[in-house]
Amino acid sequence: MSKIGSVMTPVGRKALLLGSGELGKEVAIELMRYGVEVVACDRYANAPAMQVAHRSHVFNMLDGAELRRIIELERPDHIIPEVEAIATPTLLELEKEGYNVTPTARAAWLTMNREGIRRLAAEELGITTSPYRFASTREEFEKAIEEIGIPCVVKPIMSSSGHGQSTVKSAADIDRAWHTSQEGGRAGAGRVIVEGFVDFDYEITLLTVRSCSGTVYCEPVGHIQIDGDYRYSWQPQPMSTAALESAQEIAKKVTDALGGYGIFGVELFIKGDQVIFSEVSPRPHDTGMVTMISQDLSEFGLHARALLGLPVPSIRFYGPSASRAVVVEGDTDKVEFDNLEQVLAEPGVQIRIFGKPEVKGHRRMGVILATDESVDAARAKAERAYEALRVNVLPR
Ligand SMILES: Nc1ncnc2c1ncn2[C@@H]1O[C@H](COP(=O)(O)OP(=O)(O)OP(=O)(O)O)[C@@H](O)[C@H]1O
Ligand SMILES: NCC(=O)N[C@@H]1O[C@H](COP(=O)([O-])[O-])[C@@H](O)[C@H]1O
Ligand SMILES: [Mg+2]
Repeated sequence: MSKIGSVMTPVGRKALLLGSGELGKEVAIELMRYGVEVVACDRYANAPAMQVAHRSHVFNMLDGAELRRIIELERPDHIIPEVEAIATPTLLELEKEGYNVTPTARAAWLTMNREGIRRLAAEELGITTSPYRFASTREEFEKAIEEIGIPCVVKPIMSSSGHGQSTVKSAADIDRAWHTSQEGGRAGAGRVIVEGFVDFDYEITLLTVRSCSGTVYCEPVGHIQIDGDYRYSWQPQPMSTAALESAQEIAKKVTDALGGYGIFGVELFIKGDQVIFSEVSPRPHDTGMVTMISQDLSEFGLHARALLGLPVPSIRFYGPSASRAVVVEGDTDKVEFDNLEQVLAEPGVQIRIFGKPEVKGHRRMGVILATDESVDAARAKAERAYEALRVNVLPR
């Protein structure tokens, strides 16, 4: 896999993105830098990656028959899952038939469902996680809470970005947590995981790249989540040597078990020198958007290079950096990002506007990036830029 032919010819390479959000948009741009043909797919039209791709398809990616039809129509050299909500059993079949799924179909299948990745990490690989139980009915749910104890965190087994997630802090929260989990999951009502609440000092994403040159790690990304959704991230998160070594060891074990080439976002909780595995994305991670300003190759550039079968011998880190998610609330198809003159007034600040067509409720629509002499200074600078931003939500 170490040659790339002319784009849109029989010798060229074609990549098909399953999911076309902000993360896929950057992957598409990076792939195009190698002269790769990019086909973007998602459940809605004009998704961010579609706006920079050669072609796009709008369909329900959870529908296995539709997924197969599009893949057989396009016959891509690389199938690149960008979200979890995909008919991953179909990817397993297609991989057997000779298609190439990034990083592997099994990785996409196992991480689509919290039960798959949790049982692999905790029960097969013996990695420390929060205590957990799974429950499919209200009765099982109450039993699970009794066994795990309060406080605990409840999540649909199929969800991301905090959808359907809540923390049970007292018995009074149990009923609401069940209903939230049944309404917020991506595949509708169903099975949940009940996890013991981890009282961590801080949490990180350890971006881990598997390529033909082996495994390399980015500097650890620290982050803060609100309602299970990321708002702030920075790099490098200061860590003890013992905690960093343990984090890399866990990341190596998990990513080796998933296999294939690409970037992985290994989510870890840190308490003192102890590292607790939470989950892993076999794809770029939202908290890793900070690498667009902090590294020579961002997490998207690394993903593209690794999945194309090219070497990633090392990663050059430029210095302390931070990101601040721009989450917009309202019901609109017209958002103005205003006062950009002030947002970008200081040196070392960038903004990415994703180009999502609408907001219903709340939605991450952009990100502010900043670099400075220290992590604290970079975070403060990103926050100043964010405070300067005016978001005008216009009526439909
Ligand atoms: N067991 C736990 N104890 C304490 N905090 C937790 C626990 N599980 C999750 N959290 C908090 O909620 C956040 C989101 O959890 P998780 O990553 O499992 O959800 P998600 O929906 O998969 O989010 P994403 O798709 O953004 O990764 C975590 O980053 C952490 O801040
Ligand atoms: N935590 C996962 C994550 O951040 N995924 C990113 O968000 C998009 C969906 O956004 P939307 O919900 O606004 O359509 C996904 O397509 C991906 O880029
Ligand atoms: Mg997560």
